[in-house]
Amino acid sequence: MSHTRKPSRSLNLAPATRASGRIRLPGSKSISNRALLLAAMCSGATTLEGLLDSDDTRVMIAALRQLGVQVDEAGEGRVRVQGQYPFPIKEGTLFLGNAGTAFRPLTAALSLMGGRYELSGVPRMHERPIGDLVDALRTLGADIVYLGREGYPPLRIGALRAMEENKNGGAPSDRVRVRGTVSSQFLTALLMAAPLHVARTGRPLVIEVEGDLISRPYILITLRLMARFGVNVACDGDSRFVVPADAAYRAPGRIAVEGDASTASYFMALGALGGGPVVIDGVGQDSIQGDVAFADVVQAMGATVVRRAESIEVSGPVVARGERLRAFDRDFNLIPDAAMTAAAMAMYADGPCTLRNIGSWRVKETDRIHAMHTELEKLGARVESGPDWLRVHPVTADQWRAASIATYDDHRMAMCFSLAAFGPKGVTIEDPDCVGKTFPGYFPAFGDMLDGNAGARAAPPVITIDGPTASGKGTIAHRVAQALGWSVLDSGALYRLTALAVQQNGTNPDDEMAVARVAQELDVAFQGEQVLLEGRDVAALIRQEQVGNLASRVAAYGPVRQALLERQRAFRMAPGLVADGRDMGTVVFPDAPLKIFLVADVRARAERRSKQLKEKGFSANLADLLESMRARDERDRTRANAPLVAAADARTVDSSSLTIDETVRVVLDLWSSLGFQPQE
Ligand SMILES: O=C(O)C1=C[C@@H](OP(=O)(O)O)[C@@H](O)[C@H](O)C1
Ligand SMILES: C=C(OP(=O)(O)O)C(=O)O
Repeated sequence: MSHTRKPSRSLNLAPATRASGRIRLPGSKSISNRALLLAAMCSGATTLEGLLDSDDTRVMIAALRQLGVQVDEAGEGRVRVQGQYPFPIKEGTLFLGNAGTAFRPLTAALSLMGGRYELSGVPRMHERPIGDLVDALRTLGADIVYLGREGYPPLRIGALRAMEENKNGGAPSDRVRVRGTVSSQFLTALLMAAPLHVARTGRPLVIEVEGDLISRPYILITLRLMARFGVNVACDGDSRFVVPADAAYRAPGRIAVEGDASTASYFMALGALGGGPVVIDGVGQDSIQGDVAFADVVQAMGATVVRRAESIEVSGPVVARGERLRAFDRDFNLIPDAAMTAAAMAMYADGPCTLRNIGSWRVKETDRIHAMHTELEKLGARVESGPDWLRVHPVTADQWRAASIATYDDHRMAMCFSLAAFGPKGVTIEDPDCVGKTFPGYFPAFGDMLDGNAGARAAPPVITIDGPTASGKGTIAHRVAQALGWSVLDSGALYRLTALAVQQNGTNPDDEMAVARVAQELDVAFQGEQVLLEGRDVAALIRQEQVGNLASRVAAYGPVRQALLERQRAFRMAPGLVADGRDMGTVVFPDAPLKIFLVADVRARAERRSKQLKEKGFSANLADLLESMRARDERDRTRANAPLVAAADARTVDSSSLTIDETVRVVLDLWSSLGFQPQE
């Protein structure tokens, strides 16, 4: 393992619309590292199943091996630890990366076991406080020296002082106080190492917590696991713990590690933002991890959550279509890790979201309040923050900015900001490999969930242009397609062709099923400017006003729309398609990365149509056109089946006072702002 990880590449995530699927979570980091250390400190062998394989567990395993503990990996998360207390190797220099769950508990265990060690980590680990734990351990006779800044790693651990040398008058301390306000890991570390102390004293050890204990559910994980290894701690609320005089770890034989509940939060968010259902296997209502409570957060935000013993299923709105989550104002002290996921989800809420009591964020992998604040702003969010709180204002469709997100070597920053893919611009994640701290396979797993989007990325891109009659859709679509070298679908032509065929073969236009059959059997081909119906060019004929009016009538028939749906989708071909019509963005290509809703006022449109008809040699009366256009607008807007509406994620472009060139430019600029690479 290298001690300094060089920031890798960056990862571009295209805009995503829907997420669904199933994930088996990697093992819990908190449980894995506790179980490894407890298994190492007991007598006998323990088989751990479902152990997390990530940077944080790698540093723990490497350290234990360095200390002479036998750790055998059988693959697929199965690890056998041959417990050995005290550890056979009494000297060493251990590198513990940025793993709080390795650094703090190993500091306690090694300083109460006897031996001389140096413990260090990545530069950020040397900025994460450990003074409260060191103070507590010193009262128990530990010899710990700061090698750098007072109160922070790196540390030198010296030989444990003999009991009679103890500061408090010779007697070994039976009582220790530890501050709980900076990190619960200090208390966890003391609790796990306590049996080493009572083995020396032969008397119970009382641990008292000073100040309000933060991140309390992690203490529960510690106590539950200690109990599995045969040590039952009596507690008095969360301020006083008594480790019995006979406390000694015994190998439980086998421990199944649950999936990681903090990792589950990203997938809960996916279900809540991308429709779902997302089924998360590995944690459920039987979990011992506090972060499962994130299910309550997504539920309060409007998601539907199904809780099972060992799985959670989340469905929710589709935010890419403009649907919103409910805003929150919450205390996140109990779930500081999953809380970051809520901060990212806040971008899609219906009001400002406030996260309170998250002061511990300042001393984690990075200053997470600062990092979240800075990076959310890059995406266009308005953010406020204070010493222990953060407020995120939702990002409206027009505020979103394409951004490259710095991740500060913080796995959770990278995972949280992947959720920005549900915005209209996509997002770039810098140094995505930092997710290796807890979930090296995060991004492939994330990508697998994006059904619609994965499909959209694999399929050629589509720009949809919907809007009322004569808004210039056809012309703009052709010009945009030409500029991009793409093909074009004039979906209106299919309805006009249906109408023309109905007219020509005498089908009753009021008989929906008969008209649908005509649509289904339509023998059409588009060749350049030519539109061939049964081999005859009818391009001019289908532009006639009566054909248009009949087209509008038959287009309101559900069975007709259904008959033409797959025919329209078949036009999606590489390198791309510009599709114009009325329901291209809402029904036919809902996953299109760019949806335009092209409007113009009715007079401008009537004038354009009159000019168009005259150029083609047809007579045209402006007043009549205006009237029929108004009637048609009304019909289109109010019809029961596929009424003319803009997709929630469409961009409205008003062309009333724009030239054709200007309108084309607007569309092309919107396309290039999405940052898509040209397809092969
Ligand atoms: O004990 C644990 O496993 C953890 C405790 C929490 O830290 P704090 O107690 O420092 O908040 C949490 O953020 C961390 O990821 C894991
Ligand atoms: C705070 C975290 O890690 P650590 O275990 O290093 O404290 C975390 O995973 O979010």
